Amino acid sequence: MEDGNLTLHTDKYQINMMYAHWKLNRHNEVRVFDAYFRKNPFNNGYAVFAGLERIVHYVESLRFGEEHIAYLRAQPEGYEEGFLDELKRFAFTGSLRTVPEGTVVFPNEPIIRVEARIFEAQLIETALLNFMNYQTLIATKASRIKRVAPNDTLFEFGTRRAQEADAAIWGSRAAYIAGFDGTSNMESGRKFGIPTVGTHAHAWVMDFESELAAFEAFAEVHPDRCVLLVDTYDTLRSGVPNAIKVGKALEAKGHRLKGIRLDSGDLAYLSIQARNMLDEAGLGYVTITASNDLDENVMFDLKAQGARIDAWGIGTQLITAADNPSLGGVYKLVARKEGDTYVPVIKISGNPEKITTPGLKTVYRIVGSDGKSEGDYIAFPHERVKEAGRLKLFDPVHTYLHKYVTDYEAVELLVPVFENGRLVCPLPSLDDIRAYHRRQMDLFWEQYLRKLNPEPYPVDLSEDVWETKMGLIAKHR
Ligand SMILES: Nc1ncnc2c1ncn2[C@@H]1O[C@H](COP(=O)(O)OP(=O)(O)OP(=O)(O)O)[C@@H](O)[C@H]1O
Ligand SMILES: O=P(O)(O)OC[C@H]1O[C@H](OP(=O)(O)OP(=O)(O)O)[C@H](O)[C@@H]1O
Ligand SMILES: O=C(O)c1cccnc1
Repeated sequence: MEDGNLTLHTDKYQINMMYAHWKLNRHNEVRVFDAYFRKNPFNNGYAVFAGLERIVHYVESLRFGEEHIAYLRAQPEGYEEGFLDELKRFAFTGSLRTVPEGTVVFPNEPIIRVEARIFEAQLIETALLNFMNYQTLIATKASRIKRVAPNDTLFEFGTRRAQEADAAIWGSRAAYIAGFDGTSNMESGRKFGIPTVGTHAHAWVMDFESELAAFEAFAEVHPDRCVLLVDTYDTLRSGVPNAIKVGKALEAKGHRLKGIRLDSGDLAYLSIQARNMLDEAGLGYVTITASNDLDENVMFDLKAQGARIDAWGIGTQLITAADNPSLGGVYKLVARKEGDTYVPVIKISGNPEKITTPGLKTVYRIVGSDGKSEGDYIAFPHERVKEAGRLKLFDPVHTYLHKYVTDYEAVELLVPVFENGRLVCPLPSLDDIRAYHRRQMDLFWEQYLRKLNPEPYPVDLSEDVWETKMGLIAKHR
């Protein structure tokens, strides 16, 4: 469960390339790789970057120990002892820039840039994508959910359905970044300081002679934090009336029933009826939580039906990203360092979307004087984007589509995390990440954020980057 040593959490082809680079004595040559995704998940208009904290712990703990070396020695490839000795000395000595966790990101812009010895850059590809792809996916799903219920309370309930323990724990963290309020997973709570919440299961009710006896017993033990699950037998005929009895009894003793939970049936109808019954009994403060295979689409529909739900417990659909279970983030070589210069390289494809964007680049968010983002702008570091005063933003495919921006702030998105192997940016607290994410969302017009058919947000190339790309396409064709 602890991060442990994940040095061999990589694909074998990375080790085989490392070996070949070592054999050819090119393993110390420096390369630049970009990590990015090509398509937003869930047909959403954006994604929410998450995964950096785990990436940092991973990079810091990279070491080939005795067991790893013994395992590699036993491989049929017959790796030479010199190579294994090189691995024994291995540590990450490269540089890594990333967008901060919680940043709203878009297809085809570098989210992580690695500059390192090819030996190191190649090893870390697999784990880095593994962490980035999963956590970004879940943060994005959570963000979609948050947007349909911005003022409600959102609980992550997915652990039992998650793809194993790490997914549950890091997934609940990703959901919290995107605006969830709590998790049922106690290890996530302990590890990250996320508020934890819990009601009770049907088993509690089934274990007593009657529903009322079960509610009374639970309320006795948890008089101020009690949320009663009311659907075990008959929600409106038995569950809610029994909860009301217990609520009144708690009131008489100076306590307050916190809430009820609905977990089956027509959640719109039942929540409206339950609300009326609670209100009529003078229990207007008792909240209604709903659960049962919820996602942003069902929630949107329930709201359209006038459902009276204050809090939502969301499990399977969120933690497994059930309607789009992977983010296709990739890691592509963009430059070779030769002396002091970076030589751009390209991967050509029949599919224009798969042609890589060459060179060591950075990304700016171009924010207008109204505080809203005009687009993202990929440029070489030597270009004076912040000071230019006037920028031409043009669509890299349909180049006649362009506009000029003059009154803008260019916010560089890629910030140094590791420099020459040293962690140079302290990791922010989870609550700071969450607050930063909220501010990020405010940068965008609704048209880019809407759940259905969002407008594509402009991610543009500087003229220099665009010309470099065109030049390399021409050269290789
Ligand atoms: N009013 C509603 N409009 C749209 N969807 C709803 C409404 N009420 C509930 N749902 C959703 O419909 C689905 C109902 O699933 P299902 O039929 O499996 O549940 P159920 O029979 O009510 O309960 P159980 O969990 O006991 O099987 C769930 O995803 C639930 O969130
Ligand atoms: O539905 P999810 O979004 O995954 O949320 C978590 C679910 O887990 C619990 O029950 P569980 O599914 O274990 O049993 P149940 O379906 O019989 O209620 C809880 O009552 C929710 O329904
Ligand atoms: O606390 C709850 O109600 C809960 C937690 C996890 C899964 N289902 C329900």
